[in-house]
Amino acid sequence: MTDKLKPLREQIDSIDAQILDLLNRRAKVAQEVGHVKAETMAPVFRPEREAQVLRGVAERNPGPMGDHEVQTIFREIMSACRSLEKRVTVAYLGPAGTFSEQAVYQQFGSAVEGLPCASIDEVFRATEAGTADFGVVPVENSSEGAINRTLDLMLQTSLLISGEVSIAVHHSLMSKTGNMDGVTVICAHSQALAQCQVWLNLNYPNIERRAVASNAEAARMASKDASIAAIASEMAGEQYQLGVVKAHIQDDPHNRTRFAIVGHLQTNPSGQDQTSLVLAVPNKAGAVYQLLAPLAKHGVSMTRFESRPARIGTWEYYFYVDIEGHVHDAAVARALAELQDNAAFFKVLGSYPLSLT
Ligand SMILES: C=C(O[C@@H]1C=C(C(=O)O)C=C[C@H]1O)C(=O)O
Repeated sequence: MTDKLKPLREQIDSIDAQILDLLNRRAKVAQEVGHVKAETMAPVFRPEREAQVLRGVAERNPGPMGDHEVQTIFREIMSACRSLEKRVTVAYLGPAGTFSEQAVYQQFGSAVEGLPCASIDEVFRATEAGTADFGVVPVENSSEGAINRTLDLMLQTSLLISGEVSIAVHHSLMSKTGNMDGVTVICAHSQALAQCQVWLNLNYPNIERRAVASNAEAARMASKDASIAAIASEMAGEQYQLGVVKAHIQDDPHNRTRFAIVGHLQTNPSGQDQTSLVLAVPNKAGAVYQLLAPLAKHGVSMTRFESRPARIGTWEYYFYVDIEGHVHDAAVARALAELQDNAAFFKVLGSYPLSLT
């Protein structure tokens, strides 16, 4: 057995030496890129370029490694290379251990400075003020719908969306002891309580449910008090050394949350992009139909249409619309120019690469 392993391990050692050499050669080139960018004050993080690199490695991947695994490794390689240019700071809805933090790492890799914030408002403020280079905010959940606070803040902010990330959201019920003995209250963010309500009604109909600022905060509270159980990610549970009472209790097994990356950056086309808009129309018959007609005319596909009541009385609703393509694509530019003519309110939230998942 050891005789057979020895030459194979020698092969791995020799390949590792080559990988290490190649990684450092790549890192040196990235450092040079950093110097060129510094001279021209160009942005360090280029989401369209990173998206192209990740799509490229998956397309060229001969296996046996899976495309997702190859992309995960290259995401980390780029993160490490980028951090030699500058370590990017990213604000997110904290504390550490939230799905928002997971979204930060999924987009930027682990060589990033996370800045946990107490609210979605603070994520926008920190990014607008330049305390963080980017912010990561939840946009919608597959079972609960839009995150209204994010949509409202998108309307006012000067920031642009430069990317999106989708995360599988699995909730677990956890406590200090790993069982429910003596537990009198279950704490979680209101969204998580809503996403687990059928399971909770069936299994713990008589235990009080309490909404708190975040699931991670619930986990922190449970770690201090045996009468509190928390619903949170297992990542948050591990951080606060909680025992799992029951894993994956969310009502929808395919539960996902989509996050937007916001910042000051105007992202260039990557070849597979999406554009987010906010629109409003005068309150008259057929206005929404007329508003969207230019999209069909120029062959631009709409992938999302969401409405929010306007709270200023001038128009009835704001429409949050996602379309395929980048504002620099000719067809998109023509459609938007016409669309803007018919709109009572028109704002481009950003064009950015389609997320990988
Ligand atoms: C090296 C660059 O800077 C960053 C790092 C990248 C990489 O390691 O491949 C790609 C894009 C940028 O976010 C670049 O812009 O090419």
